Amino acid sequence: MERLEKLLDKEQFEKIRAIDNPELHEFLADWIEWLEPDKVFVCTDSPEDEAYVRWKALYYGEEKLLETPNHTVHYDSYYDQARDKANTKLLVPGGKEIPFLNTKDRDEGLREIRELMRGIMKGKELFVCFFVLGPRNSVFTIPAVQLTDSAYVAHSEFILYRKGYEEFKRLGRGARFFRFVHSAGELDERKTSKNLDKRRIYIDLVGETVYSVNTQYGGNTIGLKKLAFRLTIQRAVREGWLSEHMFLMRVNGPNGRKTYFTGAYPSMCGKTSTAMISWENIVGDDLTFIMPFNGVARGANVEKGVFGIIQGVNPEDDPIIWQVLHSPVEIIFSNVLVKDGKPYWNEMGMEIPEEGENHSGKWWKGKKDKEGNEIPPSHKNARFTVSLEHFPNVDMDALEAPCGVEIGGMIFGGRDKDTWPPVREAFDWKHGVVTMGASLESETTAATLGKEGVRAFNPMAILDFMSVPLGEYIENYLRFGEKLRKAPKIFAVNYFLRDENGNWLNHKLDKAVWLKWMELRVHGDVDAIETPIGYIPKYEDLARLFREVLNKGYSRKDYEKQFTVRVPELLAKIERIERIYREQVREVPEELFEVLEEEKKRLLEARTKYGDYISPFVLERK
Ligand SMILES: Nc1nc2c(ncn2[C@@H]2O[C@H](COP(=O)(O)OP(=O)(O)OP(=O)(O)O)[C@@H](O)[C@H]2O)c(=O)[nH]1
Ligand SMILES: O=C([O-])CC(=O)C(=O)O
Ligand SMILES: [Mn+2]
Repeated sequence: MERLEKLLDKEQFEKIRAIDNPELHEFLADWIEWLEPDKVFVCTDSPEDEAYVRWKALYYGEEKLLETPNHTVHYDSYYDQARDKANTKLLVPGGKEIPFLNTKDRDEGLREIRELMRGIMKGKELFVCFFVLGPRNSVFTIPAVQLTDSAYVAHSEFILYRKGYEEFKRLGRGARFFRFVHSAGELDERKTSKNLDKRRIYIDLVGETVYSVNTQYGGNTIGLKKLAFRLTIQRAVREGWLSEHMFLMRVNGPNGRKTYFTGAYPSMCGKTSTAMISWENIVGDDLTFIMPFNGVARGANVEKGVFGIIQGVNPEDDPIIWQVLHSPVEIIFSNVLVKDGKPYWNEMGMEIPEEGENHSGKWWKGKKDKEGNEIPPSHKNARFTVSLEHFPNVDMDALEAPCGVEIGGMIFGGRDKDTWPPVREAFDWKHGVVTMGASLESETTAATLGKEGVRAFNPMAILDFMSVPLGEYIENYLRFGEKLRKAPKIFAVNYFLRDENGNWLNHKLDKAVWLKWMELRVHGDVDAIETPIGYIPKYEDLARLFREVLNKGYSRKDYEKQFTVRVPELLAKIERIERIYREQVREVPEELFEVLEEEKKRLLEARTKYGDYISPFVLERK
């Protein structure tokens, strides 16, 4: 406290003194001394402190006002537009190599990051913020403290997370809290991070602390989002619950029935656009905690806001997001095109100006970057940041429920052009965990730096964030199901099937029909067709739902094309997955191989009887 008293002015010091936690005090004193900010501001839960951060984001030029009240725009450096996987490392003692995880020796990593951060906040203001993951005052709650010299990062966190200063006061010495230390580093004239060659995101799993430096992009910097996620996965596996890259939503069944679903799809693969379907209700769009209570799986949103992809948001497909983005509620637009104070983005379904300002600076149509690529109006990974409370379709009770909501179904999906059908149901928990979750593959997207469109192994859509050996993670999943009296049904979806010419086989809104079908299946209200890879919908049920939900026809031909069981592709996939688990992952539960083997056998038998490509109508008659 003596050190802190010297480092802080009286008002800020009093705010810290009100929290009785010596561990926190020491952490703050150490880092404030080390970072050497000119000024420190401590945020309590008061609206004034939040407003101060908002104002500072404008004052320091990290955000600019747009025409609509409460709207601002923020830019990240042209080369800092997505998550940097290569420079995101897990610090583990001895630098133990773990397959599929990017690890580094803990001592070495801590030394490197401390060196990079020494005195890095000279001339800058440091914001000390307190938040919680999960609903406040609940079994899910995890407190966290964020240190950052970016008012944009702090501002984003006020929109995305529940405030935690009072929670820290309440918990006092009992708080088991996460720590995040971030610096955007030196900024250029556009107020974007300059030293990208020294961009580092280091996750200290032992100290439950994450360091992030020389970057501003949200996925690299917002402590409570993907940085905390690595820490919560570790806690969940140790304690026997699930921390997942999943949306959480309510699907409305017949006669007012409410059924909650989670969905795990990799980044940029449809979580937000699914959870936002206007006649259903959103609880969360990215991160979900799931705990077993009395034999029932219950889920809660880790966050309270959306850091969503803006490309493709248009009034027809996403009427609610569109409406919110055009209302005067607090929103940060990032990496979009701005002209005369108005934001524009790719594929917004209307004409876009031919010049303005965007993530590349002054922009005009046809402008090329240093590599000779034409720069689109907005970046593919441009995003909007907004609180869920502003969405007319939010399920507020579920969002704040201290014990979460009962989960009826869990969905897995990814970008797969030729293998999985649009929707199917697992035979049971184990079958779903292994053949749908643990077998997930998806094409890479612009949410991470690097090449797009490459099919990649991505179990549970979580591989980028994995922080424990994969075998342990899957083992925890399998055991989780055994703790439940009534396990959620597991489903797999594929929104991204293409025909021979590369055209999509489904419209963006077809997913609304798959959801209604899954809701009925959770309650046993419709029959299904048994196939070697699980249950698929009957044509008549889908045709009725297409009419009811979308007021659209659905032809037998389309159904047959979409739901044909593609045996060669499915077998090739099992081969790939089995090889990965046998040759690359260590200590895989034996059940995984058994379940894959059984699936392979069913496919081979079916092929003998019906051939390579099996029509759902054939399977229905059998
Ligand atoms: N073809 C096709 N594209 C879709 C569909 N649903 C979503 N997309 C596209 O997927 C992209 C983004 O999906 P989101 O829902 O924002 O992604 P997310 O899973 O929430 O991703 P993160 O926020 O990165 O974790 C957008 O470019 C959408 O246009 C679909 O049904 N069909
Ligand atoms: O974390 C981010 O940068 C945004 C996101 O949801 C993801 O990439 O999955
Ligand atoms: Mn995500």
